[in-house]
Amino acid sequence: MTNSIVAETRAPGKAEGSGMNVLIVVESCFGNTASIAESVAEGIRARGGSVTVVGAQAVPALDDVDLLLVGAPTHNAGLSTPTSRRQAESHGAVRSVTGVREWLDALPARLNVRAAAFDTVAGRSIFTGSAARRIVKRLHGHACDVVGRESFLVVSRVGPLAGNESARAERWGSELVERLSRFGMP
Ligand SMILES: Cc1cc2nc3c(=O)[nH]c(=O)nc-3n(C[C@H](O)[C@H](O)[C@H](O)COP(=O)(O)O)c2cc1C
Repeated sequence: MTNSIVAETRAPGKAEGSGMNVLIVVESCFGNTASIAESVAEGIRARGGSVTVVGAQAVPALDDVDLLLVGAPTHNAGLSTPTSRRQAESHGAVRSVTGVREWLDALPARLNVRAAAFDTVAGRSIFTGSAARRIVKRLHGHACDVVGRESFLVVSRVGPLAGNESARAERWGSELVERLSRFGMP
């Protein structure tokens, strides 16, 4: 991922009047979590939301954000660290000196925004842990209203994503917007 905005799309006509402005911040060493972010974005656009996807090195404005999504790969049962990112690099990952851990560190104390978290995991046991669980905890610490958390499976450390995970991510994005729209949000 780079510092730049990865993708920005405003849905033409805003179907069903969602009008929701969604920011997705994502960290990805091998590209799998970034791919999930794009699928989630597709699902949100399909429900009329506008989505911006940025890498975790970016410092985007959060003023007009109705829903903040934060996603990261699970490293050592939680969020990546400089050490785990170097380990990933030794397995062929792109070099990244910073990630979601540092992005969350830099947030203002009180964010007061609606938010959700996602991650990628290489397994589904009590030992694999979840970066998203850590993200949720951190977002609660910033007074966010956390409305969802989801994990997506990769078949090995470097990927690819398992079976239907891209489609499931798209559905998750759609469902988040649908659920919030039903409650009259934003
Ligand atoms: C240093 C390191 C530690 C990892 N630890 C875990 C872990 O504790 N649990 C897990 O499910 N996956 C673990 N993985 C696998 C990652 O979940 C996998 O690399 C990631 O989901 C791929 O996403 P990405 O392509 O976005 O980096 C680890 C990977 C690395 C490189």
